[in-house]
Amino acid sequence: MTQSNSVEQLSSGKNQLAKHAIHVHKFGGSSLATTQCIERVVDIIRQNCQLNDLVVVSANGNTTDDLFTVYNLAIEKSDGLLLAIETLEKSQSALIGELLNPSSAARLIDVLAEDIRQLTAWLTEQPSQYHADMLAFGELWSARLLSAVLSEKVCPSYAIDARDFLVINNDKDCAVDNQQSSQKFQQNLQKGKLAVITGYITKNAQGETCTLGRNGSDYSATIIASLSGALNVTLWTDVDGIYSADPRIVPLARKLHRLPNGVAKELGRLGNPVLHAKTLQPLTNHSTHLHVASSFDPEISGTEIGKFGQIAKQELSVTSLNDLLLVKSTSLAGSFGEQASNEFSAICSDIQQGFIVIHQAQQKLVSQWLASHDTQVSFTPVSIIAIVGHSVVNQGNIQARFKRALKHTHVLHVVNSLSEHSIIAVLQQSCTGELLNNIHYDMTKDARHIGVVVSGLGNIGQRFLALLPAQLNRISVLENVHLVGLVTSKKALLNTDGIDVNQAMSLYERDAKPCDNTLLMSWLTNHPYDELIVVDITPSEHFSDLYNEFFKEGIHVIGANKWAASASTHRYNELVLTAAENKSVWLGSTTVGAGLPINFAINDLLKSGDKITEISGIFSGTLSWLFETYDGSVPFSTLLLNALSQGITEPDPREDLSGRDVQRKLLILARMAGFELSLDDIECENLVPESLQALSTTEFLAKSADLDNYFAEQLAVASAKQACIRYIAKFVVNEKGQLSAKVYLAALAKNDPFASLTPGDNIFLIKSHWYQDNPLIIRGPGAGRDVTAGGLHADLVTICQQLAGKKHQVKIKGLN
Ligand SMILES: Nc1ncnc2c1ncn2[C@@H]1O[C@H](COP(=O)(O)OP(=O)(O)O)[C@@H](O)[C@H]1O
Ligand SMILES: N[C@@H](CC(=O)OP(=O)(O)O)C(=O)O
Repeated sequence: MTQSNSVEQLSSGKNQLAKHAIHVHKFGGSSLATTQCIERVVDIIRQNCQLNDLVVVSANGNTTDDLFTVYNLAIEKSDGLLLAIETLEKSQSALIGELLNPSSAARLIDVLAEDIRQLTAWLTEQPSQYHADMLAFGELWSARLLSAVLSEKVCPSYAIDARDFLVINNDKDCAVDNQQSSQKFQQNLQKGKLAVITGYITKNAQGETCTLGRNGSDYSATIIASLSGALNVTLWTDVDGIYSADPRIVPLARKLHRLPNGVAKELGRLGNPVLHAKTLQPLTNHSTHLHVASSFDPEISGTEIGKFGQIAKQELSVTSLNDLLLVKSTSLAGSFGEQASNEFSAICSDIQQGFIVIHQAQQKLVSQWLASHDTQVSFTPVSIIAIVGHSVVNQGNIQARFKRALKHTHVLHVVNSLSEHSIIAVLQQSCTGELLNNIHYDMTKDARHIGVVVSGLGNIGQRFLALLPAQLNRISVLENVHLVGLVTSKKALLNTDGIDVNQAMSLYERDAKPCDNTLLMSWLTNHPYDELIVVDITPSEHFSDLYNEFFKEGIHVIGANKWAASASTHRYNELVLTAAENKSVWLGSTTVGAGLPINFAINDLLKSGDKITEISGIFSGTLSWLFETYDGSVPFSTLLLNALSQGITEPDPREDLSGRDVQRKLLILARMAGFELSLDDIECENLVPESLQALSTTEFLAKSADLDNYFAEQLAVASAKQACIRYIAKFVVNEKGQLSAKVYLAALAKNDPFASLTPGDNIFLIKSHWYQDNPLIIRGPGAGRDVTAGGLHADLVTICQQLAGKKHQVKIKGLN
């Protein structure tokens, strides 16, 4: 892309966010570690930024660690100092050389050389005086390089040294002097250019360089968001979100799609590296959205931090910190302990027992502070492991589970945090990876949030919803199932925070908004659940067209809808393949026989190695009712109109009489039994004479007496042979494995199993190698709201059981 094109793109609004408010994008060191990483970042900016957005950067890769190393070598007056500085310079100039054209590269390398001279001078003369100044080079180099690359490849850009505007009024608390900073910030902005701002560094009121602490660039990003009134902050890192534990140590960590503000704050406070302890502070009075995403996989939706409802509040995390100190003294009991805890932002404290837990690096300061009050202070090296989640302190079951999980660990104290969002166990030994894994497993093994979207709110849909509250209460595998969507062909009620199952229909009536498939798909593709299930209770072919999209997104489908399962062979195979590739589960046991366990029977036979050779039966409740009832005493059409008035037939009874529905059901069963065929392979006897086929429904109903002679004749011929007439479906496989299938009106002996059903019932007869002479028969009601809704619930339980064993794939650069 040429520069002018890119600028045009950025300013003309072709990129995704061009029309939106200011967005702050913070790229962490891991996202800027190598040439390739930086190129990826440039792409993200090209795709997502507008010119008035703000980019905040950390030092490239481990540059800050390297600067710390260099500093320590200087303090130790080590011989390795100059070599270490040279290595640092080389890695920076390599990035410059690889990313920029020769003239810009030469310019930046000159500036770098000047910085290195300055750095060397500081480190060889008085390193401790310039500690923060020298650490600042990491961010400075990074911002300079990225803005130069952007200027060359995307749009005009410039680097801002945050020390030129960001003033903190207290070195220890890093509280921002908003008035000064905001004014200076505006003065530093240049119109028509994309600003790349250094994270991590600031200055104090005396004009001295200060840092915001390790991982402090996140805090810089939210300060800058607050100064600029940005509505969005994205923290781009190397992991696609915040996980329930450090995914490098806990492979089963779960992604937290939505993290309530208070919980995020607590996680940052307790050492989560993705969130600096103060990151959320500047956003308290703003409606800014904070989002964590992976620069290695920008398409994957990450973690959103904000205000959420009940579902997000149920998530638990486990976090740990080593290298802490338990400070104990009698004077730390009572209000003095409280004061100490505030002064040193203690990890936790107990003012009854008189202790606080602090970082080891704080020992000297704490000793000095306590010296005037105490003679008897003890410092014990400790670590912590904590359960973090919304208001966990108030949840007795979580407290109890945590204590049970810790029963083999030597715990000194268990403390509730003041925020109430964490329970902290203080340990004498270090917290090992094994302990973290074990506790995480015990605390989160049942956590899997499953969203359910119900599409189709007709008779059966409403019955399904009516049964839902009781099902959720009594079936343990449905514990974390949440109703999150109610969809009809015109409107939808979609709520990521969940829809109260006890008032589902009235909430739908009140709050549903117009919705088309595009809108629905965009909501469904960004859902925040571990799993999402769409329950399709529509008769709509149009809705079934979305199945492939659902499967591509890993969404599961329970379909009562017959369209997809009886689609063309090509389409059906495509759906099965897409579902398999994306680990989507597709169940449709109610497409045939409603709640009858015909699908279970077929699956069980196949699973156990049997081969099905024939399936036949009466698959239509309507046709079952009509022919079980029709004895010639009243004309067939009278019976048909009677059935129509009772709702036994479709509004246009020709849909039943055409045999198409039965043909589709036979196709579905044959596919379930492992055969590849299409609808056209099934011969279908249409019971509607051609002369009535093209009429409107009203015309057809008016002329329905034209059907009477045909059925009277068929019945008379059958009766003469002591037989009866039934509309049956049948496929048979011959010895060569060839399948023949048809649906038709048959004359059956009166003792045939199909001849004496309760009107409306279905019957399925299966022959297999094991059920050769005495076939397996399943019969019972094959339609109706209760049995169909029940069958859909059976599918829901089956899916949730299957999903219970599914493992998550942590997306982290370097791990996978
Ligand atoms: N609970 C957690 N969720 C996500 N990532 C975590 C968690 N705990 C630790 N990490 C690790 O934190 C790293 C990101 O932190 P950091 O190195 O500071 O990123 P950046 O350089 O982008 O600022 C990830 O690589 C991840 O492995
Ligand atoms: N470079 C600093 C500041 C920072 O925030 O880095 P990162 O975004 O890579 O965590 C550090 O390493 O602490």
